[in-house]
Amino acid sequence: MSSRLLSFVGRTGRRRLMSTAIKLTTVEVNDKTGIATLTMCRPPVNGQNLELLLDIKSSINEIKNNNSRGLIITSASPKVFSAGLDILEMYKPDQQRLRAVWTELQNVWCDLYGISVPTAAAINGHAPAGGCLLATACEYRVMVPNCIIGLNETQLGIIAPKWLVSGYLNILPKRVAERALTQGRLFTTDEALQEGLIDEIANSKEEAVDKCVAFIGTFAKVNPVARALTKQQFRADNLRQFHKEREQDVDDFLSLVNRPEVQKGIGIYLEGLKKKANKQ
Ligand SMILES: CCCCCCCCCC/C=C\CC(=O)SCCNC(=O)CCNC(=O)[C@H](O)C(C)(C)COP(=O)(O)OP(=O)(O)OC[C@H]1O[C@@H](n2cnc3c(N)ncnc32)[C@H](O)[C@@H]1OP(=O)(O)O
Repeated sequence: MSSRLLSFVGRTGRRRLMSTAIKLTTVEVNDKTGIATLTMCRPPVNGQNLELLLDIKSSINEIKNNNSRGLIITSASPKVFSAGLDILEMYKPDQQRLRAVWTELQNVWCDLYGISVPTAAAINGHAPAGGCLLATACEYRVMVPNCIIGLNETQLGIIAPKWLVSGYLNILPKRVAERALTQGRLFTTDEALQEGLIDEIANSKEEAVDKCVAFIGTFAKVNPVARALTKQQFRADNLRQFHKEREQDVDDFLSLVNRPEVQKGIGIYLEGLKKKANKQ
């Protein structure tokens, strides 16, 4: 939950500031299907800052505890599923907050990757880097046309840690994953379908959600405990390895981000994003 200062003019004519709690995710459970939809709502691009990550984590936990039959993750933004980590969190960072951001990204990944109910991503827009991470943590992906998805870290001069790559490796053949990662390739929707990074294309967000519901429906007659244990068997090695390395991974992330040349690179990258946005 993030708090925002609202400004309003009170009865005395003085401007007052009021702090309100704003949730950056919503969870809606469909009464008929029992499936929960987790929607990220941090305009304009669902940049994963600390507050969004905390809200995603708490929404996943809410879904874990409310007996939902499945989880669909999607975005309230019309063009972007998630642009990945909020780069502003990494630029001239406050060290404690930066540590918390990376820890919460880890938490979100392992909670989503490890949840026992069926999961699907309705990718209703672009999904680079941390956006792709969320989608690949799920069991099924449906994406709208003319968007991009992938782990582009090497294009930014950085490497994605093993746990971040493991979702990719669950889905793509090793050869394709290695080439895509070393190139920092962003796949178009059509390319992603061709390579198997996504499972289906849908013409709208609504259709994408419907297709995710249909996927989750395929488990209706499967014993949920047997299903969950089978999923766990497939994912346990990656999670075990992640838990062994997670503290070291935070230290590595911090020391990488704090390097002067990386800070310089992030500054240039941010400038480029802003220039591109201003041209549009
Ligand atoms: C960068 C170096 C990091 C070094 C750290 C080491 C980390 C190691 C492990 C890495 C793990 C995870 C990495 C990440 O997730 S890093 C984030 C990578 N994300 C991207 O590169 C995506 C960048 N964004 C885009 O390509 C496009 O925005 C888009 C998603 C394709 C959408 O395009 P659009 O045309 O619809 O929107 P656009 O006009 O570009 O953007 C609108 C405004 O949003 C701002 N913005 C976009 N992305 C981010 C972001 N990730 N963080 C913060 N802000 C972002 C953009 O600047 C515009 O802002 P404004 O309107 O000008 O104020």
